[in-house]
Amino acid sequence: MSYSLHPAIDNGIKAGQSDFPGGKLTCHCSSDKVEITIEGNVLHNHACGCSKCWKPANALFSIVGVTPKDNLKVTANESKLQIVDESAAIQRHACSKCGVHLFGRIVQDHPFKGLDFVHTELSDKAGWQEPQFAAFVSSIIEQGFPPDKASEVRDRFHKLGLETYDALSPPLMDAIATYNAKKSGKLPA
Ligand SMILES: N[C@@H](CCC(=O)N[C@@H](CS)C(=O)NCC(=O)O)C(=O)O
Ligand SMILES: [Zn+2]
Ligand SMILES: [Zn+2]
Repeated sequence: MSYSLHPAIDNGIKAGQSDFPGGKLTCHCSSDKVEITIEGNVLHNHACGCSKCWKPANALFSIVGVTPKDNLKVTANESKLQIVDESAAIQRHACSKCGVHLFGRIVQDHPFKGLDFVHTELSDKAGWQEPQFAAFVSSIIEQGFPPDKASEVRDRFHKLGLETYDALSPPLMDAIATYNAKKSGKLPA
């Protein structure tokens, strides 16, 4: 294995705890760490190959899950946070010193409005929901990954028990499409 999908899954996936109470996520600064506190477990945790989601150095994929925004509080050093791209659907709040993304928030009209995107590897606790699937796999090619090795990446995920997609998973894509159809009037609201 010459590359890391993500250090949390390269050697297998450990199931989380259904009754996990949540916990704190911190940035990588050695002092004055930005800290957020999440109540309860995350949902829809997944590997994301897109270029916008934060990933640790040398990993091909981000691992990102969601939590209702009311379950997330910034509990230390909030002043270090800055929004990476104000115009993106997901407003990713990064530590301005170390670059780690603490949470991504959807504020605009969007099917996932009200959810925050978080990286549970920033916690020192075990029990967070394990990744459920791999999303945006082909996006790694846009970042320079050799296209002839993409199928090898998909095989690695399949061996770990994760399905791979080039967008989000079918249930999440269906949720987005349903929201859009209700908004446009093609389906009853
Ligand atoms: N191929 C693009 C895909 C970007 C993308 O669409 N990312 C997804 C998954 S995180 C998304 O929903 N992005 C919304 C956003 O970044 O605001 C890339 O790699 O940059
Ligand atoms: Zn930091
Ligand atoms: Zn992403």
